[in-house]
Amino acid sequence: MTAPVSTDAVPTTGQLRQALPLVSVRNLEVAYTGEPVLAGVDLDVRPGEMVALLGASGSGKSTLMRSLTGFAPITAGTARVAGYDVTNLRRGDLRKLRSDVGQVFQQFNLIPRLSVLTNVLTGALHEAGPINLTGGFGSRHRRQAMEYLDRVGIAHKAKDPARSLSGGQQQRVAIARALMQQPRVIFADEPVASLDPKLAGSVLELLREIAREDGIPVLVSLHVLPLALRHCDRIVGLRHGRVLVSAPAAQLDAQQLSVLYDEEGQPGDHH
Ligand SMILES: Nc1ncnc2c1ncn2[C@@H]1O[C@H](COP(=O)(O)OP(=O)(O)OP(=O)(O)O)[C@@H](O)[C@H]1O
Repeated sequence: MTAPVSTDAVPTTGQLRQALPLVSVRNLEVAYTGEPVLAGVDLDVRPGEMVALLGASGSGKSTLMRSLTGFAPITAGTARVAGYDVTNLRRGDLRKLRSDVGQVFQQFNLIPRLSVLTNVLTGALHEAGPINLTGGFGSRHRRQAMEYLDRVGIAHKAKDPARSLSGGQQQRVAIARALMQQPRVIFADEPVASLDPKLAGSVLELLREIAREDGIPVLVSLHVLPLALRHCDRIVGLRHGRVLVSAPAAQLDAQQLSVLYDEEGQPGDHH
């Protein structure tokens, strides 16, 4: 993790384009059984950027993210994530790949009865090995966890049980836990679907700040078009398992993205 940098150092579009992608997917096909649910998918996510995955329910957003961490079967194409060839992992590399990918989920996936601090510390479990959650972390890890809690704005809640926090606060804890992994990439699957619009915007801004300031690229699946347009650098739109749109958010509007939802009848999800 690098120290926060001033806004002067925010990468320009040109620099972003040149940076080597940390997620690079070509002609990806994924099939659980029989018919592929993803086909011909290309995707790049570069350091410093936040990329939105959009698409109607069932278009394959979760499957794409899951396949990139070895949780859904890739049947053709190539995928490199954080330096690993996901389609050809060497023995032991699956665990390493997963520890290099920070994951954020819709339901936060915290341990409700444990303190906020302990939940963040679980992000370092891959380093520490099997340990006692209540007493097994050293002062270095605790200090680091407090720094991340401060970063996400809830250090004052460190001792409270996770279940006592609001949804927005719990998602911040989950982001601090992901940072604790020292991830090279963050995948966030519908991270704001359980939050009201104002909190959703602030959580997305936090993820974008992490992408820009820490250089950890974020791939985020979203249902709400204006949130994707407002908070993400690029948009990749899936329809029936294929990429239909791939462009900088600044070049798109909600009208152009409506093709992703045609015939699928989800008007409520556009707003
Ligand atoms: N474990 C599984 N086994 C078989 N089929 C699956 C499995 N998981 C998902 N699918 C199918 O894959 C397709 C894509 O589903 P996926 O959950 O990736 O879509 P999504 O875009 O993330 O949807 P949502 O927005 O509702 O979360 C769907 O047809 C779904 O039924």
